[in-house]
Amino acid sequence: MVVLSQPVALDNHTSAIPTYKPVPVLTSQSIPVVDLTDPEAKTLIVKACEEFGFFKVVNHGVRPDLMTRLEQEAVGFFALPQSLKNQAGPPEPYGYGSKRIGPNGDVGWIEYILLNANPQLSSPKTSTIFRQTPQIFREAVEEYMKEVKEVTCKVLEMVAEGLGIEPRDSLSKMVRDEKSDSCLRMNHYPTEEEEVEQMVKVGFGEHTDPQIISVLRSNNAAGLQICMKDGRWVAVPPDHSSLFINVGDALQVMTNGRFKSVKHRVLADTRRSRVSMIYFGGPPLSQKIAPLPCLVPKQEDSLYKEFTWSQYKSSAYKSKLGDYRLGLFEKQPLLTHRSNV
Ligand SMILES: C=C1C[C@]23C[C@@]1(O)CC[C@H]2[C@@]12CC[C@H](O)[C@@](C)(C(=O)O1)[C@H]2[C@@H]3C(=O)O
Ligand SMILES: O=C(O)CCC(=O)C(=O)O
Ligand SMILES: [Fe+2]
Repeated sequence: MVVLSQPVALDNHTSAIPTYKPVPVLTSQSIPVVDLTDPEAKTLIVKACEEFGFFKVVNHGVRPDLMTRLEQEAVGFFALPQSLKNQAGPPEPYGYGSKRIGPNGDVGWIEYILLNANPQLSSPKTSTIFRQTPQIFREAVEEYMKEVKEVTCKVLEMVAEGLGIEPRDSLSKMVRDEKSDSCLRMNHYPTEEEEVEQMVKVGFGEHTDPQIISVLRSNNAAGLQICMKDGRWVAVPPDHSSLFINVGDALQVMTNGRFKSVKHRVLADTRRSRVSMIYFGGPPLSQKIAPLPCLVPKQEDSLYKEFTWSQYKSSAYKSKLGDYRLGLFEKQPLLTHRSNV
C-alpha cells in the first residue's frame, strides 16, 4: 500500500493531475465492520462514527445482483466513445465529467456520472446519459437507489437510537423526504497503458462529503483511503459485496462534533480499473442544520451556527475539494475573561 510524499510530477496530458511516488501506508485490519442484523449494531455504529467516521456494513439487504447490474451498466457507459459521453457533460453539477471535479479547478484521474436522486429534478444532461445506453441503465439506477436509500435510512435510525435521539426517524426523515437533496455518483478510475513505474495518480483528492452520510460500493479494485484522527492515512481493503459508510459534514454538525466527517481520498492503481458508486444522503434544501438540542442541552455549548442545507451546498460549491468547509459555520469561542489592555 501507499502514502503520498510530495507530488513529483504533473501529468502533461491533463495539465495537473498530481502523480506521487508511493510510500507505505497502513492497510487497515481495524476498520469497524457492522452486521446490520446484529442486535448490538446501533452501539457499534455510534462507536465507529465517533472513532473513525467510517465503517463497513455487511448484511445490508441490498441485493447483490442490483449492485452487479449497476456496475455493468456504468462500465458500459464509460466504454462509450468519448464524443458520446461528452454529450452528457460537463456536469452542472449533474451529468458526465472527466478529470475535472467540481467547478473550482480540482482534477483527478477519474471520469464520473453525477445524478440527482430525485428523478423529477433530473437535468437534460442526465437524460442524455440514459439515451446513450438502453433503458436498462435507468432501471438499474432506480432500483439500486431504492434499496441503498433504505440502508441509508436504517443506519440513520440506528444512529438516532444509539445516541438517544427521539423520535428515531429524526435523521432518516430528512433523506426519506420527497424533496431530499440526495445524489448518486458513479466513478470510474481508468487503467493506463503507459504505466509510469512506481507512481500513483490521485483519482479523487482528499475531502469530506458535505451531506449527512454517504454509502459507497465499489468493485474489488483498491484505492480508497481514509484519514485517521492522528492524521495517518489508512488503505481500505475493497470488498464488492459490502457497503462502506462515511459520516458527512451535516452529521458532524447535528451531533455537535461528536461524530467527525471523515477525510478520504482515492489513489488510483492504474493497473486495475476501479468502479465505485456512492449514494450521498442529503436533506431537503430548506432543511435547517444545527446541533440537535437533545445532544446540546446548553445552547452556549453549540459549536456551530444554524444554516440551511441550501446555504451549505452553495458554500461547498464555492470551495475547493480539500478545503475545510465547516470553518465558516463554526461559532467563535466566547471570550470569558476580558483583558484590561
Ligand atoms: C470540488 C467540489 C466537488 C464537489 C463540490 C466541490 O466544490 C466541493 C465538494 C465536492 C463533493 C464531494 C462529495 C461528492 O462527491 C460531491 C458530489 C459533493 O456533494 O461534494 C462532490 C462535489 C461535486 O463533484 O460536484
Ligand atoms: O470513488 C470512491 O471510491 C470515493 C469517491 C468519493 O469519495 C466521492 O465521490 O465523494
Ligand atoms: Fe467522498
